[in-house]
Amino acid sequence: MTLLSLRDLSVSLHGRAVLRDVTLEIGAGEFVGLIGPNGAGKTTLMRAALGLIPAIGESNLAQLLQGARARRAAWMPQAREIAWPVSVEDVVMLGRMPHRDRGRRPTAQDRARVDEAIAWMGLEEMRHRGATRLSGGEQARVLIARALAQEAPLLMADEPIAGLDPAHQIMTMQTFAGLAAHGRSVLVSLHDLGIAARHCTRIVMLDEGRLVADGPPAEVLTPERLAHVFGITAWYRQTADGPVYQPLEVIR
Ligand SMILES: Nc1ncnc2c1ncn2[C@@H]1O[C@H](COP(=O)(O)OP(=O)(O)OP(=O)(O)O)[C@@H](O)[C@H]1O
Repeated sequence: MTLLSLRDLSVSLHGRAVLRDVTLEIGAGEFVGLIGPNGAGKTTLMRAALGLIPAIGESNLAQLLQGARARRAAWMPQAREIAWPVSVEDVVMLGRMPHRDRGRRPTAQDRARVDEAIAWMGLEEMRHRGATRLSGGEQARVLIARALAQEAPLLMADEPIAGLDPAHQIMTMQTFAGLAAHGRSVLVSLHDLGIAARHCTRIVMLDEGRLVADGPPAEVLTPERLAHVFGITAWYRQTADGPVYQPLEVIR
């Protein structure tokens, strides 16, 4: 089943083409890492796919009404400061809004999904704390939990592991991989090529608004592309513990 379908999606901002003719399909069970240098168009691609900014071309999600779209796709934007002085648990419960009737109390299922998301993100001990009083990384984990509680078939997250400590980066990527293994799909932008190679089933690479590579990590992250698109060299080995990538030098 196709969960995200983009056809010739293009975006111009202030007269500049920042996304150019991107065609992309993501099916059930895929964990897709969206990579590219700063300014390559990753955020723009995801926002345009969701219909949050005007675009030319087609996106299956952009065509949906807001409520239907929220049941199809959960979205975690890059900005992760929580401004509402409510508890962690209440922020995560916001993820259940697309499933709840207005003004009705949360159901047992709503509570179960919130508990599950809180456990996935290791937030049990802080679930009753004020969300504004958490560290930046803790707030990011709360917002990931909110997106997980939404229980949408597709999860899209913009740099969800930026600012998380190594254990929580791994935990988050493993949670996303687990969702994909159970038939949901995940699209995340990220800058850590090693983590992308290790956890994602597929990598989509953008450069200057264009999709320049799409496939399994080892096929996309070639020395030529890393040099041409990112301007770096990297060390790569397939090990008994899985693929290991380590960026090494900037090519001048
Ligand atoms: N509101 C805007 N007006 C004009 N140009 C913009 C605007 N927002 C983004 N851009 C430009 O669009 C291009 C793509 O930006 P985008 O945020 O999609 O990149 P990105 O790949 O997510 O980058 P990063 O890795 O730095 O988050 C950049 O060149 C950026 O400067």
